[in-house]
Parts: sequence; structure tokens; C-alpha cells
Amino acid sequence: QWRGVLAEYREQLPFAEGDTLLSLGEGGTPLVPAPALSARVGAEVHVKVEGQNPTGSFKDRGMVSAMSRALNDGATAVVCASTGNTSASAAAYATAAGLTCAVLLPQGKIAAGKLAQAVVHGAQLIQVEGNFDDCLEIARKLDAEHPVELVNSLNPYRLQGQKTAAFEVSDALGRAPDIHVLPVGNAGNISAYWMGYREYHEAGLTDSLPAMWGFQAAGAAPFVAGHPISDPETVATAIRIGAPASWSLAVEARDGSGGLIDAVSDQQILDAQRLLAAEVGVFVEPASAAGVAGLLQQSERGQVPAGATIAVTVTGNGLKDIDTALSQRDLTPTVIPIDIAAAAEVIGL
Ligand SMILES: Cc1ncc(COP(=O)(O)O)c(/C=C/C(=O)C(=O)O)c1O
Repeated sequence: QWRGVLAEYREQLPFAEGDTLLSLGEGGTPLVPAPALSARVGAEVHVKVEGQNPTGSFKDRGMVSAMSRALNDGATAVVCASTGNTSASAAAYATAAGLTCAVLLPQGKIAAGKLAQAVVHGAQLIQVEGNFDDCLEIARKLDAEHPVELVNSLNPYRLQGQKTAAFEVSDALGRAPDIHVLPVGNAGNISAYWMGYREYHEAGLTDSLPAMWGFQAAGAAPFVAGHPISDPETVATAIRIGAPASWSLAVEARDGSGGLIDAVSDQQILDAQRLLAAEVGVFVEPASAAGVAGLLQQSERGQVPAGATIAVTVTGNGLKDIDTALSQRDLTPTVIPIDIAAAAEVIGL
């Protein structure tokens, strides 16, 4: 029985013997070989399906850690800003911890599935007439001025929890990948993976380090611009972020690993989302496909080393944002009477 990331990787995590460790079963997610992607890019591609976590995104790894810390420190309330998945995860883990949870969301820019999660778990939802960056500014000030625990990825326990994904990829492959590919928004995840790969390497559990390849939406690509941008825009609302909180850690992950952070268009993201669903069999929300879009772009540019071992993280479940997925498709249903022959005819039997 998988015991959750805090128990499974306790020695690598900053928790004391007597600490209560929460779990909703997070972590232990599938690393799926993707022959369709491997054939397209000429390398060995494995997809880390983080939409399989309890609340449907990778955020659960970091949230179980930050929430456990908060609980053991006697906190009674937590706060976070979110584009949706952090708040969904914070709401669920606050419930598991018996803490109250306030979430700050950019008005009108959050996928319905994520909103539903925060609501059903009883979080206090506050919609801000601004974007994620404005929400994070408020959350930081609330944390500084009031007895609430901030559980955004500025909280080091978030990155500590999220680094376990790098452990799992290395354990599953029996080695570190040559390249790790993932989307970049607030930039906590790329920083956490790099931390995890380095820790495994320093512990002698792997004998190499991957290049970290991060991808942003072209309309929300501060790392590509080289500075924060004020009006990020993308259909991938989860990464519609202009002022990443983990800027310096992400730059260290990019440069320290000999990697890159580049941009892909919304169309490339939607095409990658479609490819994952139609050719690999994995349904992800748009932002989650940004890494795959970037890998395809690198391949088109001849930048993918032949035969390389590549891990790509897809970060959130497609069920979070079915409106965007369905808006890309012809929905005229095939309707038939209650008639077997009619069904057989439609199917072409
Ligand atoms: C599906 C999905 N994919 C990628 C990212 C980017 O990860 P980071 O670069 O670590 O921010 C997010 C981020 C979401 C939030 O920042 C939030 O929920 O507030 C996400 O939900």
C-alpha cells in the first residue's frame, strides 16, 4: 500500500520523528512510456502523469508537505493565491488537517473543475479583480500581517514535497533522465524537480543529472522576456502568470542543469493536448501540455538528442477544464433510435 509522499520519502524530507504526516494518497503516479511521442521526436519519452494525484494535479505533493508543517506548528488557518490547482489542493489538504483555508483567485480566469474543488472542500473563496500576480501580492501581505500560513510555493515546504516527483522518476527509470521537460508558471515545480534530482545524485542514488527544459505560454513568458511581464495572457489559465515567485530558483535550475526555458504558442499547447489524448491516451488540462508542446518544438528544431531518455511531466488532469477541451472539437452528436442495425451502421460493422 502506497503510504503517500511524506512517509515514502521521509528521510529526504524536513519532518521530525514526532510530526504528524498527512496523506490523501498523493504521489506514486504513473510514468507512462509514450511510443507515439518517442517516434515523433526520435528519443525515449516517458510521461509522468501528475493528474493522477488526489486533487488531480502535482500540487498535492507540495501541499501535503506545507499543510503537515502548518498543522504541526499549530496553525489554524492557511491562505494561498492560485490559478486554481493550488487552491484545489490547499482546500482538500486543509480539510484533511482540520484547518480553515482562504483562497485568492483571479476573477473569471479559473477552470470550472478547480473552482468546484475549492467550493466543495469548504474553502473561503475570494475572487480578486486582477490576475494571479495581484492575488499573490495580497496573500503575501496577509501572511505577513496576520496569523495565517501562506501555502504558495514561496513556502519552502511546498518545494520539499514536490521534489519527490524527481525521486519517483529516478526510481522508476533506474536512473535520472537525460532531459526533464515540464510547463513553467510560478516556477516552483521546475525548481523542485532540480532540487530532487540533485539530492538523489548527491546521495549516490543516480550517476547523472538531467537538463531541465521548461516551457511557458508565449503570452505569459517572463523567463523568455528576461523580466516579469504585467499582462500575461494564455488559454492555459493555470500558467497565466507574469511574475513567477520562484524566479531565482528556476534560473538556477535552468542554468545549473544546462537546460532552457522557452515559449510555445497557445495553438501549440492545444495541439499537444490533443496529441496526448488522441495518440498517447492521457487527458491533461491545457497548461499541462506545454511541456509536450515544447518537446515537439525542440524536435522540429533538431534539438532533441537521438535516443535520449526523456521524462515529461504533465501536471494536471484534463477533467479540470473540459470547457476548453470541448471548445476545440465538433460536438454534433450521432443520435439513433433504439435500433441495433442503426448502431451497427454508424459504427460501420
Ligand atoms: C496544471 C498546471 N501546470 C503547470 C503549472 C505551473 O507550475 P509552476 O511553474 O510550479 O507554477 C501549474 C501552476 C498552477 C499554479 O500556480 C496555481 O495553481 O496557483 C498548474 O496548475
